[in-house]
Amino acid sequence: MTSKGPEEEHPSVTLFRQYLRIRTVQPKPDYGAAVAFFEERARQLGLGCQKVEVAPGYVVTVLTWPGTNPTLSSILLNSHTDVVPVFKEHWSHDPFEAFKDSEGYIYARGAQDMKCVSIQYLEAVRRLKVEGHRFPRTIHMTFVPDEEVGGHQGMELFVQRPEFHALRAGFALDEGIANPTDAFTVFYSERSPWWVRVTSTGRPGHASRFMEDTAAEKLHKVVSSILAFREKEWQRLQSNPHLKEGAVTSVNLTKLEGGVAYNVVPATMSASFDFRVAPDVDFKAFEEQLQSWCQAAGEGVTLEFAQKWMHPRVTPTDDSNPWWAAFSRVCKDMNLTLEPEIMPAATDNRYIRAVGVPALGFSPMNRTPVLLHDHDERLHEAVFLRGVDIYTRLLPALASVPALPSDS
Ligand code: MET
Ligand SMILES: [Zn+2]
Ligand SMILES: [Zn+2]
Repeated sequence: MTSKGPEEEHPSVTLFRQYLRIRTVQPKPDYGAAVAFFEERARQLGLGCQKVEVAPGYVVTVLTWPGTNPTLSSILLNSHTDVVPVFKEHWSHDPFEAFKDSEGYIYARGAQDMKCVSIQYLEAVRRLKVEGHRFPRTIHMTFVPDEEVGGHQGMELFVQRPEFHALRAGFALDEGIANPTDAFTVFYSERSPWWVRVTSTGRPGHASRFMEDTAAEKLHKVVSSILAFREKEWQRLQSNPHLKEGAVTSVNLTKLEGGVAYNVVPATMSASFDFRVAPDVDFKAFEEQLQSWCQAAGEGVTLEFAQKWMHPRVTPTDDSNPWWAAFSRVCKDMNLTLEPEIMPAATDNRYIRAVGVPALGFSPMNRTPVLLHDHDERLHEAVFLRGVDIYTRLLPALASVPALPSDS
């Protein structure tokens, strides 16, 4: 569908653009406005609405469409409400205006990650309700804060709450990533984020001298070891066409700190790394490897973790998993090609899977460049609307999966 005058815009697109205008941007998201938006949606759709404050000021909003068989586990449709910051000067349009160009592209922070998905869930439920459907399993939509900074005041706390257990989630959907081809990517596992700060200490002194045992030279050794490992993983990915990005471990050097003056050799310097560890890695051995790189650099080099996820899980993508069977059957019926992959980044699905709920990462955007966290993040309205169609088919199938042993 191409763009028409605003009076002819599809109401689902109008709602999407309204949500995009709410400034839930890190580091100071307007969560109050987002919660009010979802409360209003619940009122309009006649859905149950529960607010769970997992930390002061951090509310998870749960919208519920009850199923006809309360003994069955439920379907959890999760989305985060926060978005990452922007470099406004690099955008063609104000990232919080949800500008739509003459071709139908909607420009906004969150257009792909992941405000599209929140509205697609809501609009699919609205359509199905309006058509008078009921399904055996309850559908819960959770709108959570804090994902973009790690989920520590969001899903990580929510999964530990009695309110989460009371949802009795049997299966969950959360975000995926756009696919530039005709196919749709679906994620069945994730790499584990390890955020590592290496601190090097050494002899301070006058910077005109050939100082020995300096913090900088030891830090340099660690940086070299880690970047050599990065190169090795990159080559492994490049040389094997069967490997996708999420199947190897990545690392980037993201911060360098230390020093006070040009002519003073500092006693301390640090380097920060964002590792994304593949799910098949032996975590203990990998941590020992990191430690040994530090030790090999010399005395006084230590590491600390700012984030260290230790519970990777894999959701099976074969017909032994009835949720996968239902999901993939719908895609097949709709002639959608699926590309199952390991999520290279981290999403709230890691917390959901870790408490035993099978989950897939899926944002139905094909023929769309990957622009999450990028300048000019945008989504075509036709792709967005097709996504609503896809959920309108997926939800009946998932919410009608017959009773499972795990339901009792
Ligand atoms: C590692 S915390 C998660 C934040 C974000 N989703 C990322 O993958 O970087
Ligand atoms: Zn996201
Ligand atoms: Zn993101």
